[in-house]
Amino acid sequence: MPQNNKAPKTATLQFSKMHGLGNDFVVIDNITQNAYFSKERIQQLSDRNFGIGFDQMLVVEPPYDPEQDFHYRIFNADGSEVSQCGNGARCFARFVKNKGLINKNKITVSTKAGKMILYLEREGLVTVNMGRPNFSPADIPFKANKKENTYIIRDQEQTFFCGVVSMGNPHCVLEVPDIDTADVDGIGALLGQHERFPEGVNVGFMQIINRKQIKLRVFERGAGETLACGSGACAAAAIGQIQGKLDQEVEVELPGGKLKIKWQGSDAMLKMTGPAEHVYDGQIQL
Ligand SMILES: N[C@H](CCC[C@H](N)C(=O)O)C(=O)O
Repeated sequence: MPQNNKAPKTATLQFSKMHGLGNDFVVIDNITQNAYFSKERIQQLSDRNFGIGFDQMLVVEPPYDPEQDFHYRIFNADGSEVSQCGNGARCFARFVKNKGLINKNKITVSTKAGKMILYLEREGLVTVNMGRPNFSPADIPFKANKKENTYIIRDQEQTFFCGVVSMGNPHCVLEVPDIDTADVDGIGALLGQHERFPEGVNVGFMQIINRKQIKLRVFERGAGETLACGSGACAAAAIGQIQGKLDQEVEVELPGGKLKIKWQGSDAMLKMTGPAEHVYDGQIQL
């Protein structure tokens, strides 16, 4: 994590604990503070017994590009830095407004995945323009001879039928008859490190209720099963749509709550709307 050398080095670090439908975050203002975390330190802090406990750490920085209001970085509980976090984007937007780092309701931000536009709305909701779903295997990355709506992925003795897409991070989604009995930990761990996903993958388990409603559980890369996965909800809605099973507006019910996804297909931008909650402020001894 590059040093933000403008702000003075801090001995204690202020943070906010936040969540999007139970997918929880430590959010750090690295504009007025100046913190550096090693991979090992992030792992310690994410531990729910020996640390603060979180699924991801979000680090807010000054914009890398003058066109944007901010840049923010995303670190999974295992310390890996990643490019996208849908629930995190909503909490980021709430955080910068709550902290007075911005006074607009339309916020532009860049991450490793690229640029996003976030909209703070009524009743505490946030809408995120998540960009275009990218089905190109090379961009995911995913080893495949050609682009398919459904891939066959084989393990030693099991065969899986999956959709694969990038929302700025890689997602593999399989349809299951009953979300409550799906082997999320077993299959999630197996597919999550399958050799066809050279950078790993977030694994979604989708139960289709009807063309406008699904239930979803996600075994996240670098965090395990979370109560919600925003980019995973976007991935499931997009895959369900190209497979001809879902409409353009889908309500995604995750264990932690519901998100609304809208995507008009092909080259259109995909939009996700949901809540972002602040829980408490704390400080870390550096
Ligand atoms: N585990 C994900 C990052 C967090 C995604 C999730 N928390 C979300 O809300 O999109 C990955 O390694 O790509």
